[in-house]
Amino acid sequence: MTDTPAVRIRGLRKTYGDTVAVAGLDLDVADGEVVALLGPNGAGKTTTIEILEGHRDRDAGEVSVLGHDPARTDLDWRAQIGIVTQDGGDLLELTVREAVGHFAHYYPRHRDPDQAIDLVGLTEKATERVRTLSGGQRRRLDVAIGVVGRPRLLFLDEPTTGFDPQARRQFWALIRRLADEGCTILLSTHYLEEAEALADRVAVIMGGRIVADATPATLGGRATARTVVRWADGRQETDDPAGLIATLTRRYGGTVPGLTVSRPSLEDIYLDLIGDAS
Ligand SMILES: Nc1ncnc2c1ncn2[C@@H]1O[C@H](COP(=O)(O)OP(=O)(O)OP(=O)(O)O)[C@@H](O)[C@H]1O
Repeated sequence: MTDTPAVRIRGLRKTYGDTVAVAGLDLDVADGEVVALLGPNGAGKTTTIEILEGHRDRDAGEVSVLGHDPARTDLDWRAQIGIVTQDGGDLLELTVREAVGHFAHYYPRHRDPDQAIDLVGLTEKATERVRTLSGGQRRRLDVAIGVVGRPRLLFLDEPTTGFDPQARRQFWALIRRLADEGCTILLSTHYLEEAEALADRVAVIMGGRIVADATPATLGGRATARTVVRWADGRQETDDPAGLIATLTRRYGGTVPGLTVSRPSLEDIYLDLIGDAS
């Protein structure tokens, strides 16, 4: 790890005609950190990620990615960046192994393509043509292409859209492994459980700005939110769930019927934030 953030964004702005996609966005991603960008459709996540990747111009603001402005970079910089877009490239007539091998050769420290294919669980499809893959298998191939170069920094735009639940869990294990190897990761997702499972920090974007930025456990005051205790005949919010349960246990002379104890989920907090900000 170094003290210089892997990503530093200040006052980023981008408009498309009359549409303001990014409206003065500030964000840091520390070296080695996993950050999830959450936000409703059209919030500006993809535009922001594309600017960081050097694939889109910005109108204003300062952006530094691995110490360089992505609008003016070279092959050395690009070799340290892994990219998984929402829409994979046009590789339809290649086999899976050829497609991954093709991208591997852009990267000096690349993995064995077969290892990258194995990491995403596509080994059985290695000799099949890309056009024969299902939608979820295409996404897995996109991820294999994103990680084959052993990137220092990986951008993942909605990486698990279309994955079945088992594939999503395998992908999470892969991301944790890459993070353990020191890879910095910025991902966008609409799956709250994905953000909770993977991210050191979540940043919520709305209307092209960050409206909240915290760990999944503390976002929107989650850590201090009151606990809700429900039982067969009642419901109460409390700061002292143990005391309330002890009282109820005495009242019922033993087991409390229908007892549940819950804290707000990340989704509850996210929906509150989005509701408050709109
Ligand atoms: N190439 C483009 N031309 C014109 N408008 C665009 C273009 N790309 C994005 N926009 C607009 O900019 C805004 C932000 O879009 P963006 O794709 O960055 O959002 P997002 O947060 O990634 O959304 P989603 O969750 O749906 O992928 C939207 O209003 C969108 O319609």
